[in-house]
Formats: sequence, structure tokens, C-alpha cells
Amino acid sequence: MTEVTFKRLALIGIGLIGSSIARAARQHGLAEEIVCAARTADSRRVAKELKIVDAAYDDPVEAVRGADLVIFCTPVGTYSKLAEQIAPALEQGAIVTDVGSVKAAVVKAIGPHMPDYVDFIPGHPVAGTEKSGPAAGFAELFINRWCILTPTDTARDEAVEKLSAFWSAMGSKVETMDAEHHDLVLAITSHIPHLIAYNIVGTADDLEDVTQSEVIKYSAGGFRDFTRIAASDPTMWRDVFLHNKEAVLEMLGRFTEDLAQLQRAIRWDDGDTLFKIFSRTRAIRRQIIDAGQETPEPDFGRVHSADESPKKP
Ligand SMILES: NC(=O)c1ccc[n+]([C@@H]2O[C@H](COP(=O)([O-])OP(=O)(O)OC[C@H]3O[C@@H](n4cnc5c(N)ncnc54)[C@H](O)[C@@H]3O)[C@@H](O)[C@H]2O)c1
Ligand SMILES: O=C(O)C(=O)C[C@]1(C(=O)O)C=C[C@@H](O)C=C1
Repeated sequence: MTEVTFKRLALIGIGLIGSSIARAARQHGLAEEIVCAARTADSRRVAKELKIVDAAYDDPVEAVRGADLVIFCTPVGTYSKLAEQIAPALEQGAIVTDVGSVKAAVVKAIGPHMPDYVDFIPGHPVAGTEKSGPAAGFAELFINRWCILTPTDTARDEAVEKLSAFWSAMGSKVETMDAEHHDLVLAITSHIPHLIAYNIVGTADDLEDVTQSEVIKYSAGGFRDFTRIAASDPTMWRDVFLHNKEAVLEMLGRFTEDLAQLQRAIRWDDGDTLFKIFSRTRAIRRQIIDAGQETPEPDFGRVHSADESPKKP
């Protein structure tokens, strides 16, 4: 089995994801020392009070000194500057990785600054919530969730194995893929859904004939779910869209075409088309639950069995 104990784990940024890694790494004994760099005095204080790190620095250079695992856990727009800053202080043989939600732009932002005596392996835990900050993290966040690694040609195989073992020890299922492919897949499974949520909640807020208090008062399941997603961190998501522009625009084009099909079906009372599309998407939800990607909800009041379609109106 690959050895997964690191000497010093340095987390650059200690928000939701950084603090979840700190908690999980500590719980599973994956690092002898866990330190972080945080911009604000408040984050450093909270991280220390919660005892999730051994030390918290304002200077990222101090955090990475002597670290054999360095993880960027800040919004992706900050990576390039931070990489340039920490590069001279990186330890020989250190593994440098990140948790950013996009990958090709991260390779471009961090890669050129990395000395050839470190292994740079971009990564993305596909797990999160709409919350931010060091108090929002929890050790169980990565359990049964995918972590995608997009290793560059220069990273040594043993370093990739060690990093995979680190994520597996925190409960993740690890997969490797090409950075560009990652960005295309995540554009449709994560980035566009967030864009839709931001848009629908914004639209509801702009309506003249429906008051804001009515939107809040009558927000039932569907809209409420969108508001959770639309409450996600604005800085993080601004950076995701600015750094996965092509894949998002490509998927948005497809999405718009499909939306026009639904619009046409409603306009022309084409119930068959609506029913067909809704049945297909219902089956996808079932597949996600069957694959263990979603906690099944209680079956109270359920009228149809899993593979039974509702009766046509
Ligand atoms: N939130 C999610 O659901 C999720 C899931 C997977 C991956 N990610 C990725 O994880 C990264 C962090 O997201 P998060 O949800 O933990 O965000 P967060 O807002 O909870 O934490 C971000 C941290 O970065 C710090 N920071 C911001 N700008 C900085 C700068 N210029 N220099 C130094 N520190 C700075 C903040 O102070 C904070 O400690 C992002 O790259 C995001 O794409 C997020
Ligand atoms: O569940 C949520 O709140 C999330 O938004 C998590 C989510 C996602 O879209 O699945 C968000 C961004 C990530 O990079 C990975 C996970």
C-alpha cells in the first residue's frame, strides 16, 4: 500500500475545502503537521480556535517552507500570483496540487512557475456545499465523492499514486483524466447548473408583478433548491466562469437549443415531446441515486415504483 503520511501539509487558503481537508487529514493521520496560509486575521483565528491547523500564516511562503504536500485552496483567479510567490520556497520533491473547479486554466496558471524538482498534479474534489469559510468545512465532505486528478506529463507516477492514496484515505474515489476533458464534463455537470441557478434566482428577484416577499413566501421545493446553489460563493464562481469560458459557452449553446425545443413544445401544446423529455431526465436521476452519488430520499407518499412511468395526462 502507498504510504500516505506527509511530514508537513500546507494549505493555501482555509475556506470550505481547505478546512475540510485539514479536518479529514487530521482525523485519518495523513500529516504530522498541518499548516495554512490565510489572508484575513479572522480566518487564521478561526482555523486555530477550531484546532484544525497547527499554525496559520498570513504569508504563504512561510506556510510552504518545509512542506512535502502543498494544496492551493483559494479561488482559481488567485493561483498564478500565489504560485509565483511560493515557488522559490518549495521543498525539493514536494507534491504541489490544488482543488480548483477548473483544470486547464490551472495548469497554465501554476505550471510555468513550478521548479522541476517538485511534482505538480492538479486536482478537483467533486464535493462541496454553498457555504464558505473555515467554520463551514467538515471531515466527511469527501466520503464517496470523486476526486479528479489531471496529472501533467512531468509528474512522477509515484507522486500521483501518493496523492491518490491521500484522497482515498479521506474517503474519495479517485479518477485521472485530461484537464480539457475535465473542463468539458464539469461545464455541464456543475458549472452550467450553477449559472442556471444564479440566473433563475436573479430573474425572480427582478420581476415587477411578483413581489420579493411573495417569492420568499411561496418558494417551494424547486425554487428553494435553486436558491441554495445560487447562494454559492460569488468570488469562487466568478473565477470558475472566467477560467472555463470555452467549455461553458459550448455547453450553454447546446443548453439554449434544448430550451428552445421545450419552449416550442409548450407553445404548440406538444405534450408528447414534453413527456418524452421529462421521462428521460427522470431516469437519469434514478441512475445517479443507484450509482450512490446521491442520498436517496425517504419514499413517503411515493406513488410510482422506480421503473414505472407516471400515467400520461
Ligand atoms: N465550494 C465548493 O463547493 C467547491 C468544491 C470543489 C472545489 N472548490 C474549489 O475550491 C477552492 C476554494 O473554494 P472554497 O469553497 O473553499 O472557498 P472559500 O471561500 O470557502 O475559501 C477560500 C479561501 O481562500 C482565501 N483567499 C481568497 N482570495 C485569496 C488570495 N488572493 N490570497 C490568499 N487567500 C485567498 C479566502 O480567504 C478563503 O480562506 C476554489 O478554487 C473552488 O473552485 C470549491
Ligand atoms: O453541492 C454543492 O453545493 C456544489 O455546488 C458542489 C460542487 C458541484 O457543482 O457539484 C460545486 C463545485 C465544485 O467544484 C464541486 C462540487
